[in-house]
Amino acid sequence: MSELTPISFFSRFEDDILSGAKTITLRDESESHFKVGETLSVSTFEEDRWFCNIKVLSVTKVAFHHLTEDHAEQENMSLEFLKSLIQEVYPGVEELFEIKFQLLN
Ligand SMILES: CC(=O)Nc1ccn([C@H]2C[C@H](O)[C@@H](CO)O2)c(=O)n1
Repeated sequence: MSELTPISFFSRFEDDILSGAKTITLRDESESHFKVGETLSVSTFEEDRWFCNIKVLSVTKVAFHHLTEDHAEQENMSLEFLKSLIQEVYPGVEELFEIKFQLLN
């Protein structure tokens, strides 16, 4: 049996992912290796607790200064909050990767 590729999310986003409210994540280059069609095993960052699998729909490069309300809507947060969150998680990083995903189970 093949192992699924792992990805983690902060546990505060678990409910949004499971409800389908959050359908993208923005990551830095170190997490840009995911392939379209690949199934990812999703765990919480804090506890490494599995909570769902997701399928990668697209991986698209996006500059921090090109983030829009459309990205924020798909993250289920305001653009202002999204930008401050990214600056907190990835200080000084301009090149981001939008990973669009579909909840599987
Ligand atoms: C280890 C690590 O970096 N984990 C991350 C990074 C990002 N996210 C979320 C936060 C925002 O919703 C988007 C944009 O960065 O992705 C995360 O849950 N865990």
